[in-house]
Amino acid sequence: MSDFTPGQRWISDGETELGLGTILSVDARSVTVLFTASQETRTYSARQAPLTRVIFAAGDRIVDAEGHTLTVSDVEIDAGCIVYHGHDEQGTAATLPEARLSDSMRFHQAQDRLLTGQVDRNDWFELRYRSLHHHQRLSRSPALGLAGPRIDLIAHQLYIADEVSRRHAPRVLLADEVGLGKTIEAGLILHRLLLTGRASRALILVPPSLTHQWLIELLRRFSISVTLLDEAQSEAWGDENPFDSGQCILASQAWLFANPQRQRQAEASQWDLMIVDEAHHLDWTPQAEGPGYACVARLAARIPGLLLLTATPEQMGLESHFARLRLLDPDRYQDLDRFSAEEAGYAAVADAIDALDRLPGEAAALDAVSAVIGAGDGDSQALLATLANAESDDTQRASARRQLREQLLDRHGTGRVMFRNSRRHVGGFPERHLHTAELDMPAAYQAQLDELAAGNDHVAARLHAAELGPREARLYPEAAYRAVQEAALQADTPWWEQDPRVTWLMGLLESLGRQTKVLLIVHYRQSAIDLAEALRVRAGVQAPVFHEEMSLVERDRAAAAFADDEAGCQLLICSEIGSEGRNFQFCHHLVMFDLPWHPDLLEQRIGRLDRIGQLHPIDIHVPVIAHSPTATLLRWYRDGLDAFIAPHAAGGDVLDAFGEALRESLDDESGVDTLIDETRTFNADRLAQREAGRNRLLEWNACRPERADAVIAAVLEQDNDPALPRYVDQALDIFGVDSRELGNALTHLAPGSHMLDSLPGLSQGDEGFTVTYSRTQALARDDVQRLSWEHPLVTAMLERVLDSSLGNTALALLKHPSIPGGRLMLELVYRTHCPAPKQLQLGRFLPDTGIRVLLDESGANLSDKVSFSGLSRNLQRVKKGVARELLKSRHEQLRALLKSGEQEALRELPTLVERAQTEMRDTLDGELARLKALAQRSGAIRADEQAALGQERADLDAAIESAALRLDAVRVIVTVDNEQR
Ligand SMILES: Nc1ncnc2c1ncn2[C@@H]1O[C@H](COP(=O)(O)OP(=O)(O)OP(=O)(O)O)[C@@H](O)[C@H]1O
Repeated sequence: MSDFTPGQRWISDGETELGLGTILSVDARSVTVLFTASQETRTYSARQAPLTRVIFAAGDRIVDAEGHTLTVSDVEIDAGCIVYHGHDEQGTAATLPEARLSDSMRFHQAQDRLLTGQVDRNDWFELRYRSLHHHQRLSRSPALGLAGPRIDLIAHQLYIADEVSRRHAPRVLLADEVGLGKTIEAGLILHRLLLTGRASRALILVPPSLTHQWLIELLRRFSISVTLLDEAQSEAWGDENPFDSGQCILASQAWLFANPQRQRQAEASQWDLMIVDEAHHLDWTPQAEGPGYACVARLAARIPGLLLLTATPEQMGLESHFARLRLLDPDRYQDLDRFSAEEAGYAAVADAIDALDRLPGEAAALDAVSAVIGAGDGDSQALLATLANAESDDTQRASARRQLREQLLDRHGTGRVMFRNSRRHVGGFPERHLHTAELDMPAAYQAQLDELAAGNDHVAARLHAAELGPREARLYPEAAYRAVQEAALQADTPWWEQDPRVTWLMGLLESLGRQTKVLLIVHYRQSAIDLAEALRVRAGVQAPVFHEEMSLVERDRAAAAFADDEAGCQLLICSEIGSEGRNFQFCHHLVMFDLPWHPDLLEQRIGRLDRIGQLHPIDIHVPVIAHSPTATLLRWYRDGLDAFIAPHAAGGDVLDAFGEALRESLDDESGVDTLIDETRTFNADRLAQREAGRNRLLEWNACRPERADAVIAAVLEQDNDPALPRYVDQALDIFGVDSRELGNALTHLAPGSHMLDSLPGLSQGDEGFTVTYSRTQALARDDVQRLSWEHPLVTAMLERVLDSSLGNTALALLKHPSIPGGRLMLELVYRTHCPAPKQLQLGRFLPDTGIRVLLDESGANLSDKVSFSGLSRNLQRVKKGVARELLKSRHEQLRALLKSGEQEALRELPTLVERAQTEMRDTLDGELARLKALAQRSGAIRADEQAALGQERADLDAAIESAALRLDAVRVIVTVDNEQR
């Protein structure tokens, strides 16, 4: 008798994509099946039809032709066809004849696929299991998101990146001294957030001169491709919002800040994170906010994550610095006066933090801490009581000490949003050597100075027209000369014909030799352009210019011409603003053609060369005209501040205190010695005060060596993880990627002719790329990519496997002397499943977690006795047809084992849920306590903010509580006797 009856539902073994078929007709030799969803009809031999009968059982959820769901409770056979009995979504009893099952039902889930006879290759199943295992292992690694980037492992950077990216919607100021790697830190944070899915869209705003550098660094070091947006690109988007054109958008601040319509579009787009580089330019005063500040403030009010980057946070004054901190953390920074006054108490806070190590036991230490905390902060007082209590155990004390340190820093110290590392603490930076040259005053410049001193109206008017203030006119004589003499056509010669600094520069270049690179910074853009012309005309030297008004392409061309080792130019001439943030550490001679007024700008200049990667001492050359205002400024910087030798921590304060006197000294040198003495004393006092308080606090916050070491150790462990090459080899093989050893630890990857699917950089027709597992190799060679667990190719393979049904069923044979043949075992892999709104970012507490259950035929759990790899090693493959027959014959038994497997796996779920809940509560309760404590101090924290956090905690709690398990993959194992092989 035929197995087939018209109306029955079957699926094609070889073409499952056809959907659910219906038997149309049967005769002695053939069977015809209609696949309605794909509008295909197939006729097969009735004896060997590659079809599997679809039969559901109690507990299965099935869908009818109208899309209604029925949960099956009973199955009845009526004239060869099945009628399902069960309950609909409302719980009402209902029946569904199989003929009315939805034609487009697809069988992706492991159980459905298994019971409909769809088995994948055994090695696919293994790849799937290993993918889940590694995904889960890596998602708990302290190195997550930090191990992949192509960077040297530098402790302070990894600490900051780890600390900041752990925070929910991080908002921080990255304020390391110039050149210590803020861009790298921001890249690491972005990389971790993107990799973990905690951010998917980022807006990066940088000065125009840095767009390309950011683009390249993000791609080369972090494999993050960003869309560079400018006006031309935006226009191409017509009425659509150009900011929606990519996941990560990089744009020039100058462009966006000047363009209200584009700002509105940026605000209308959805972002998770905004990064603003060189953020000291965002200026604010109680009377007026600058356009950059206003734009960033509006965006920051909408975007949850915010990273502000600046090496010189106080360059625009303390008020602007405070306003930026307030953007980041309005709860902590509410009152400018209070903020300014707080610094006086920082030494006591730092002492209190030191005192924590002397507790319990020392009464004076207890008093010191208690005095800083104050009576109102019950939360911190309770921790202090735990720490001081002789009966607390070591773990309790260590935890109380750690939390109190955080709270003292955050609530009473420099706060937790600012991270500033200094060269002194990081160490290993080169020395700086100052070389000055004293030059004669040219007559034209002396005449200019005389007229300025005499208050000549005509000169003042011309300077005013050229937007030169009295200070600028004195410090930048060539600019004054241009404004007064050249503009009035009174000059026979351009300024550079008589400026002795030009002649001196020609001599310096010659004495250093053409192979020695020299970077020159001059305050004004026009002076930079003139200087290039002067060198060309007077010395035949071609020096590219780099300034803020150049187009991107021109700027990059200039930088490239300078950087080129072989054919490169000896000298690059930069304007002040144009060079900010750029990487020029391949050169170690810096010429300051003039001096900037603000000490922070001086540090920014030196920072172009004195950066991570600089291998030589820095030679700073400053030509000064004798008895000129610049000579006075040089002495003040050198003798008053030691500003050329090392970064000065209190430059802004010193300028605030002595700026006026210094301005006066530019005209009259007589008081300079006294001014320098006073500056020295003030600077030394201020530094001592900062060292006792603020700097100690900043240092504590900026890098905790033990945490940094733990992250580095975890990264190194991943670098040397033997499982990675094994996994990659297996995955490449399954995905059909060709790999060819090139020697020297390099491998070339290329798309194979049978590739399953295209992968990043490996679509059909691509040439492929060369990879290495070695960090050192990858850092040394730009043309080689480093394979890590976080490389886009590896993450894509992991995702493809885990997000599809690839390998979620398999059948294999086991031959073992102690196990008789003909037995069945089931290896089941369950995965946690916890639907929650994306903004809750539930994965931080409960990432997808796998549970493996191995059952023997009787349902006994062998998971602990037989490991996955141990079992896998002994398994043998089976032909698909044989596997299908085996499955058909064991249907009932399989169903029973699937049920027991679920019960076994469910036993482990409560532990996972509890761990996730504890972690979540620890984190959010800490946050809630912080808000309460800050509210108590200032009384100004919004009640709705506390309520929102409370709600988030409740939502997370409920979501974690509702975690369920679903079957991710299943492998049937059939034991065979030796001779059965
Ligand atoms: N971990 C690292 N591995 C390799 N190179 C690094 C690392 N950290 C920094 N660098 C390099 O050092 C230079 C300075 O880094 P970066 O530009 O991030 O500093 P920054 O603090 O942003 O500088 P600035 O204050 O000038 O804006 C860059 O060339 C960068 O590529």
